[in-house]
Amino acid sequence: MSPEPDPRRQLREDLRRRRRTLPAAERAAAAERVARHLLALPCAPRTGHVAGYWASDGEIDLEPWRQRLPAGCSYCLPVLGKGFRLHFAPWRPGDAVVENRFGIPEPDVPASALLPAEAMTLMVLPVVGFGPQGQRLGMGGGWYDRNLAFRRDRPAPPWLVGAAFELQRLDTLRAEPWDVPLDAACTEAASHDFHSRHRPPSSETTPAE
Ligand SMILES: Nc1nc2c(c(=O)[nH]1)N(C=O)[C@@H](CNc1ccc(C(=O)N[C@@H](CCC(=O)O)C(=O)O)cc1)CN2
Ligand SMILES: Nc1ncnc2c1ncn2[C@@H]1O[C@H](COP(=O)(O)OP(=O)(O)OP(=O)(O)O)[C@@H](O)[C@H]1O
Repeated sequence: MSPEPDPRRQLREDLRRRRRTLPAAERAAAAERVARHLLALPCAPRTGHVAGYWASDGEIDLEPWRQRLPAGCSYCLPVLGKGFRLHFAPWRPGDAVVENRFGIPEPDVPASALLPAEAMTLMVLPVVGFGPQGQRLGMGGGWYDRNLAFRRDRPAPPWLVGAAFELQRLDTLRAEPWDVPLDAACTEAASHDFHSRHRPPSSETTPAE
């Protein structure tokens, strides 16, 4: 097969490698700080379905966030469907999981338990990289973009929040026509709010305490 004719391919590989090679202690500390930033978001819900992901490939671990979610929130994980459909299903530790085609565990539930992206109040998305206007570089499958296309002409919910290491923040990133921008991104260093673009760059972020 010929290589992907996409300059984003090299960028994806670089960012994924850098993410994977962070020392364990640094990754754990970052996950804690990202959790704190996620819980402090103005859009953080007290009730309803919230979607996370099962961290793989060096992604930010969302366990510290899941463990501290308000009792009224139901934590959901993505479940791959046919034809690039991305569903979501509630999951708690101990619930059955099955590995998907990418080796990522997902809830092992009947079709009747699957929820659409529209049912989520807030969704935390895995990102490979993110840009200053909320542009998101993902794994390249277009799973999230396809299933969140409705958010291009409809306001939140679901609120779309990226979880990433600060090293994944890019100064520029070309938006593709199908990209669905993030509302915010939380890193170990800051909460980046992409709805405050009118302000000068220095005040676009809430620095860590
Ligand atoms: N943790 C997590 N869950 C997720 C995603 C994600 O990025 N991270 N997804 C985000 O979309 C969806 C699944 N999509 C994915 C797309 C590609 C790969 C991946 O590892 N691709 C390999 C190639 C694998 C192959 O050829 O079969 C790679 O790029 O190296 C993983 C998940 C839903 N669940
Ligand atoms: N709304 C859509 N309808 C049809 N195809 C789409 C849509 N969104 C994305 N795609 C396709 O998905 C492919 C991958 O897109 P892209 O490289 O932006 O993925 P990504 O954002 O990195 O991945 P993901 O959304 O899974 O994290 C593109 O080739 C694009 O054609």
